Amino acid sequence: MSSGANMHITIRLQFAKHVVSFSDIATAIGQAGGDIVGIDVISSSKTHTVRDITVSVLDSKHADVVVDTLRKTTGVKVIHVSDRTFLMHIGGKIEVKSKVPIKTRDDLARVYTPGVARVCTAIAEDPTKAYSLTIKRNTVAVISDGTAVLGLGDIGPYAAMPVMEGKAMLFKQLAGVDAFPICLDTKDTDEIVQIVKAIAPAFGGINLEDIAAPRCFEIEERLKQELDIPVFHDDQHGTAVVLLAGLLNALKIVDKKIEEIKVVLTGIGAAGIACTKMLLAAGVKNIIGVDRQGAIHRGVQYDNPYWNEYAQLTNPENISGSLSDVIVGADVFIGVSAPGILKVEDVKNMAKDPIVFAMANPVPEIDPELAEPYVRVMATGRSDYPNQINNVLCFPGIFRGALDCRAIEINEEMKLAAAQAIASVVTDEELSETYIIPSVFNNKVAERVREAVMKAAYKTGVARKDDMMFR
Ligand SMILES: NC(=O)c1ccc[n+]([C@@H]2O[C@H](COP(=O)([O-])OP(=O)(O)OC[C@H]3O[C@@H](n4cnc5c(N)ncnc54)[C@H](O)[C@@H]3O)[C@@H](O)[C@H]2O)c1
Ligand SMILES: O=C(O)C[C@H](O)C(=O)O
Ligand SMILES: [Mg+2]
Repeated sequence: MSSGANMHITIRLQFAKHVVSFSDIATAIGQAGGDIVGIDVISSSKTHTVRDITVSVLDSKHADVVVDTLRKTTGVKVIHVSDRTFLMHIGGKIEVKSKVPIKTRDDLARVYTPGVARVCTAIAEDPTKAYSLTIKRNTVAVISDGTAVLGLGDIGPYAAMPVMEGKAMLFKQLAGVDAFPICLDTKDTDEIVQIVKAIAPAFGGINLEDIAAPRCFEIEERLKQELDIPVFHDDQHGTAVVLLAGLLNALKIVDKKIEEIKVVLTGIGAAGIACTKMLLAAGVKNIIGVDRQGAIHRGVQYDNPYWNEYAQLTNPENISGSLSDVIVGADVFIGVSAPGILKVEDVKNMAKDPIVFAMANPVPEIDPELAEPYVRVMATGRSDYPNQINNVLCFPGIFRGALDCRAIEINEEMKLAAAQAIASVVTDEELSETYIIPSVFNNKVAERVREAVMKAAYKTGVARKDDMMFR
């Protein structure tokens, strides 16, 4: 059994009053080892009652035992079961709130017609006023087509929504940015570009999320060219920024130089290609990309044009073979691919003091507990292990900075500045194998990223807002 009761499930059940009493039900739950922590009556008639019973259980297996016991109890019908995670999602996780109350007719006449019309006219005369008189300056659209949702793949726009709502919550909590989740029911590049362009007036930035490669590259490029607000594909650049931050710190621990390391990276998709480019820009010389059919190398014509380009930029010794072949002697493994593809044997074959960043979500490339005995520094994308390398350390602060200086784009310098800012939050005294990257809850992160990003934006001439501090 796992340690401690830490999971609550809510079981909605209907029971026939003349057949079974609530105390029989409570006894059955108790005998199955569950603790009742809450009861809500949903409806009651002369013959039947429907109740939501919240039960504390040890884990999901134990939850099944409790529910099975109830299913077998005569007179009881289990309508549905939800756990705490599901309960947190009921009705969605975010809502829209007004900043000013509408209490009187006078208020109404100002927030709405006729007063609002004067404001509309002012914006019509000078569209830049949208920044001061609408939500634009603090609002980002989180846009997905549902095709690469975490590592779950193409699960569609409805199923993508919980992730996008979660991103919106993080934008707000970590950086005060109002973000709006939008999942599009199309996979057509032209259509996505057209839709995002058409909705852009309301937003100060566009965060593309969980759009599969290679389509995501063209969508982002075209939108960047056509819009005057930052367009940022989080899975590419947010991931690359945080990865670089983590690697800079991990290399300090193993005392290796970035120019001298051998890196093997799996998953040559959105995240993988961006991470590779960022590492090359930061000075990595020897990086080998591996996808389903093995190491990407020259001498093969890939259907994916981005892989042909990738082969030119990477793999200096032009090695071919499987992940197990090319990982031999590598200093660093980076996974942005799929669960469980890195074997313990592969880790054992890496160079001394291996660094393993298994970043696939929700299940990493290797179980950290299996890898731990053989690695020096281990990181995953998950919240429940030390060293969480997740783009959440980047996107709130980078957009905060970009919005605050009204940047027209988020460029390479701004990304590099963000990576250095994240890495700098962990001081040399604090740095250790289990603390290479600050916690998501470290409130210094977003602020430091914001400042660094704004500085870089002013330096590279992409900030539109005049700010004495940065002149
Ligand atoms: N920790 C983070 O911050 C973070 C950020 C972005 C993405 N990710 C994770 O990285 C993964 C990829 O995301 P993406 O947006 O780049 O998706 P993507 O669909 O653009 O790319 C995934 C790539 O992985 C490859 N792949 C799949 N199975 C493989 C296997 N068995 N061996 C080698 N390659 C394989 C695919 O062929 C594809 O090229 C997901 O699991 C995602 O959750 C993590
Ligand atoms: O959503 C996350 O936790 C990180 C990343 O954007 C992913 O797609 O896995
Ligand atoms: Mg993502």
